[in-house]
Amino acid sequence: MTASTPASALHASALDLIGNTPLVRLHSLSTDLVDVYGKLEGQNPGGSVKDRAARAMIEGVLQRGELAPGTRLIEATSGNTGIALAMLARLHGLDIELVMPENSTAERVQTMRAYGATVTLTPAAGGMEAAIDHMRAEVDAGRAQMLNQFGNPDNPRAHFETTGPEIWRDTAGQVTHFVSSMGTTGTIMGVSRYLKEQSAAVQIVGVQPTEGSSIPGIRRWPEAYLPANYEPERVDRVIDVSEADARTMTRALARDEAVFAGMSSGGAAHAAAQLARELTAAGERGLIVTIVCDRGDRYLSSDLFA
Ligand SMILES: Cc1ncc(COP(=O)(O)O)c(C=O)c1O
Repeated sequence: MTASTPASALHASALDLIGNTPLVRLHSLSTDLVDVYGKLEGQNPGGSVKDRAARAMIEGVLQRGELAPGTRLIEATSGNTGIALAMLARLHGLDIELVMPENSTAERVQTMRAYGATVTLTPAAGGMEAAIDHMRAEVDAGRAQMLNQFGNPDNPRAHFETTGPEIWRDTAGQVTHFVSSMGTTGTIMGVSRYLKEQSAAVQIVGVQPTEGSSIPGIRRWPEAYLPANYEPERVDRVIDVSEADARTMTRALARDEAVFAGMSSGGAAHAAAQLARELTAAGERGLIVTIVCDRGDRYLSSDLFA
């Protein structure tokens, strides 16, 4: 290898590193007829798919002039969104407060603080509700403004403008199925809208935990709590995945594919493998793209890889 530096290797800021994540073939999930590719969102600078939504939401309020002077951003989140918002807010010179229960994992709290965010910890006994109550009180007092990733149209827009086009481009329009686990549903809504505009035949598959299962980052939403961004007609099929199956696949991805990811990615990959087997049994060809949302090191303090 030579040491010369192509011009495209120089980036103006970490903002430019968001997106254009690689697609990697998952051999153990693919068959003679069906290729399964993982889109490695953990390669984003903040370590997850949430960099895309956070960038779009922050740039959205700035471009529309919606951030009142003297207010800071606030969000109640213990997950990837908080980390992405912490990174993006400071890159844009904004103050942000992230609110979460005091029993949130140390690596998450410390990552957000490392990026320069103010982290407020609410009593563990109050759960996420106490964090949301604190956020609402700050917003009601006019001290802070929330981004509301569940209803903010900038979240799915980020995926309509970047994730979807990248998948279409990188598969040269050959993608037949898109599989994504569903949290805020921003990823699946935006990608579905883009891919269906290119070809109505592309099938969009959502993944949710089975009843009673817990998979960090995604939810089995009761009807009354469905995210405002969710439009059911954009999803052709929903596959339920148990916590045990998601766990087993997450470990297999690391061992067999060198794809070190979180449990929601394992859940989506489990569903993608099921789909690949079904298509193969029916004698159909396919190219499945499944989202690998984040990296496994975000879960080292849990028992996921113990
Ligand atoms: C680990 C993880 N997996 C999956 C998702 C789902 O992505 P989306 O919110 O776009 O549905 C999230 C989002 O919060 C996440 O943090």
